[in-house]
Amino acid sequence: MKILTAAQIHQLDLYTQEAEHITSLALMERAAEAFVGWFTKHTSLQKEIWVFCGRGNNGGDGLAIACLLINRGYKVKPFIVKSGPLTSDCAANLSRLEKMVAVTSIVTEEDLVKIPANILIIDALLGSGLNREVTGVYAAIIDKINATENKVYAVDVPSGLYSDYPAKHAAIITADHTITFQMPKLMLFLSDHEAFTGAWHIVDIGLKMEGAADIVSDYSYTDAAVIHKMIRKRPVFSHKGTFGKVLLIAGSKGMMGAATLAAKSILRTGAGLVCVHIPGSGVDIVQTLIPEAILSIDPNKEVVTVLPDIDGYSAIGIGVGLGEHPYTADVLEELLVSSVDPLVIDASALNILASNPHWITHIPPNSILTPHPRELERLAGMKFQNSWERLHKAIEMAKKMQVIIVLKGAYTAVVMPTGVVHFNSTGNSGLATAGSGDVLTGIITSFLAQGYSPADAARLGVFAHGYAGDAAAEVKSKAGMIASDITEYLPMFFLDFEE
Ligand SMILES: NC(=O)C1=CN([C@@H]2O[C@H](COP(=O)(O)OP(=O)(O)OC[C@H]3O[C@@H](n4cnc5c(N)ncnc54)[C@H](O)[C@@H]3O)[C@@H](O)[C@H]2O)[C@@H](O)CC1
Ligand SMILES: Nc1ncnc2c1ncn2[C@@H]1O[C@H](COP(=O)(O)OP(=O)(O)O)[C@@H](O)[C@H]1O
Ligand SMILES: [K+]
Repeated sequence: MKILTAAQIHQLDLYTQEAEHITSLALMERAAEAFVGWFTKHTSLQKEIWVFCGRGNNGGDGLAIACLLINRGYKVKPFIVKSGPLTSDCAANLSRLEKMVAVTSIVTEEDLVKIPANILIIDALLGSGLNREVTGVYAAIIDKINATENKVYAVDVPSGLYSDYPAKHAAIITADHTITFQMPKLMLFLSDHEAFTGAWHIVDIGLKMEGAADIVSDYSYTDAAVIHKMIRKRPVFSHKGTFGKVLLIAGSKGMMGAATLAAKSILRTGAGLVCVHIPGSGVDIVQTLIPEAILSIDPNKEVVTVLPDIDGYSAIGIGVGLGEHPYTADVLEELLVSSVDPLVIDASALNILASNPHWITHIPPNSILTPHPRELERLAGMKFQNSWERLHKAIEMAKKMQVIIVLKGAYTAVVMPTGVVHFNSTGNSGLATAGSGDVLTGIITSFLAQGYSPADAARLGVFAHGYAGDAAAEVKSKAGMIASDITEYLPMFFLDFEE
């Protein structure tokens, strides 16, 4: 799904109105119904609901929401900011609501009343139309709402937060939930914004998505529909050669677990065969834990010192648990220089690269690098002030290096050499556990070996990793799940997505 800017969504709005011969007021009603559908499923009738509405269409949504909630028996107290004129749809919904209940006007800060405890708050002050710093009466209301302990539900976006770029001012609603219309907005993917958005949820308001076909966006959201289209059938007349042969160069004394996690994940995601090149002391561990893997044994017991023969493999992954011994660094350099096909490069291999930036030119084009934020900082040779700067540095690096950067974290960003970014839709905080990244490296390398393009292998891999993590969390809990659980639950992904 494309991620559109506020202006592009407005364009899609107009397209929908024209295509369906409906008014903007009718579309507003649909948005209100979608919000209320979510809201009534997740809250109780018991508490009074205070709805704060601005002068624009976000406020119009709020007023329409208030009408719908009253009709469903909720106790609702609506407020409208009247520091200037209202948009026509906002005004239309205000006169409708005023026939049902008293609506308190807020013209200046003096009109603000004390907000009690133990109510629910719906924030419909400002939406995607935000175009300047929030000050005056809007800022005063936002501060007052934020100062209470009440649960806050933001309509479309938390008021004061720009949809498409980071806010610089202070007056922003800190919502517990953001119920966003039709598609996620770019700002929902930035970790610094979690304090404002809380948990976010997409509700369908029936915009006609074919109207977005010609709209260009550098950002997209990898959801289940995208994956269904991407995943390929396993042919009936197949053999293990059909599904690729992976070489994994991994492990060092004390970190053999990383090699086993990645190797097992390679097999659990459908690759035909995996050969793991490990230091000598890891043989018993890896062979016992994964009898299905073939071993290539390094002459050194503790670290990898020799590059095995790389001919005949469909994909090569390097880095998990490797350590950064100078001999191991030499192996990475030799691999980079001698490889033509894209590699998967993770963990220690990324840190070795960060210490030897002149090797970057040897990385085969379209290789997949999977840094977590700290590894990206090392690679970039700088500290990032915020998640916006981090994302944009990843974009700059992916373009310059002509590689795919998988910037890991919640909503992992898969950044293409073109600069296009695909945010992932699966996963949960239970994935923040030791070894989880090793599992991801295995999965991506496996898909690459099976003939998926590097771009698809990276997106599929990240999605499947998160999907397995979600399945694991349902049984083991977020806190209780460990990296090997992610591997064990990988088949759930194929059960749901394989043809
Ligand atoms: N798909 C869509 O686009 C739909 C949008 N709808 C709603 O419409 C909203 C967008 O509505 P609008 O474009 O009217 O904009 P808003 O309601 O977000 O803002 C209203 C007005 O506030 C003014 N404003 C901007 N920044 C301000 C600031 N810092 N302080 C004070 N005033 C400020 C602007 O001039 C704008 O006209 C969406 O967020 C959504 O809630 C829904 O009604 C229906 C469908
Ligand atoms: N809060 C989170 N929500 C969703 N996924 C997360 C979260 N935190 C981490 N992850 C995922 O877990 C994995 C962690 O990888 P990494 O940091 O390399 O771990 P390790 O080095 O321990 O293997 C990544 O795929 C990342 O996207
Ligand atoms: K809002």
